[in-house]
Amino acid sequence: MSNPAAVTAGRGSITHVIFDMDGLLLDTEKFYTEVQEIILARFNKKFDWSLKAKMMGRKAIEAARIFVEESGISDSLSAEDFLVERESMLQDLFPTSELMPGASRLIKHLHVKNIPICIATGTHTRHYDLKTQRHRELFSLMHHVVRGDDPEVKQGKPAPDGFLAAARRFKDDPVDSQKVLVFEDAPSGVLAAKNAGMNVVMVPDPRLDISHQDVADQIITSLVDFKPEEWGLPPFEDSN
Ligand SMILES: O=P(O)(O)OC[C@H](O)CO
Ligand SMILES: [Mg+2]
Repeated sequence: MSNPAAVTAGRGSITHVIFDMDGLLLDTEKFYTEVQEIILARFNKKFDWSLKAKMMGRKAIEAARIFVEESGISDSLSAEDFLVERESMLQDLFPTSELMPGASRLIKHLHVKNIPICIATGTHTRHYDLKTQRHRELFSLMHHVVRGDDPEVKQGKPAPDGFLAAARRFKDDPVDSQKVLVFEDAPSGVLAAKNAGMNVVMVPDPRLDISHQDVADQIITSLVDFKPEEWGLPPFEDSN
């Protein structure tokens, strides 16, 4: 599914690509879900996808505040204590992070074709290092990485800070936002990309409510389905 008018605005003119990381390149959103289900079960509550949709993509403390407030446990558990409680579980899970389908193929393809690529993620440096430790070679193909604890990222997604900082750091600065294509899985990330004036392809988890698909310029079910030539990027030369 796609928004034809918006797709046309960026089609044919993409020069730079910015990737989100969690849930888009790496299958790490499931770890946050698992840990948050465990914590809420302690309060006899269930973690659902409407709350998940509000948290995903955001900086840790911003997501934590949403979690304790929206689930009604803020009198018993502060956002800060929630982050401490989930940390040991996440530290065990993150090093096992696996790539999402199609991520490796797309990154390598754009790299070989000399399309400048980078990452803008809400995750902070320590977690980034844990999540990517099995994928260093692939992630080294990124021109740069902007993380949630970057000094230029004053506000997390849906604010545009991370994407604007990412665009500024390509060496052929200034980059025209309208020629940037962002890949995102999270509603907050899609909004952040649009707030930065960029084109955005959303690859949503199928459990996200369909209402979150209204903002993106294009929706695909997997990176495997992305067709670079629709955006003026070099086509894949294999037949997959
Ligand atoms: O989706 P990302 O890469 O911006 O990461 C954000 C959080 O770490 C997880 O939702
Ligand atoms: Mg994400």
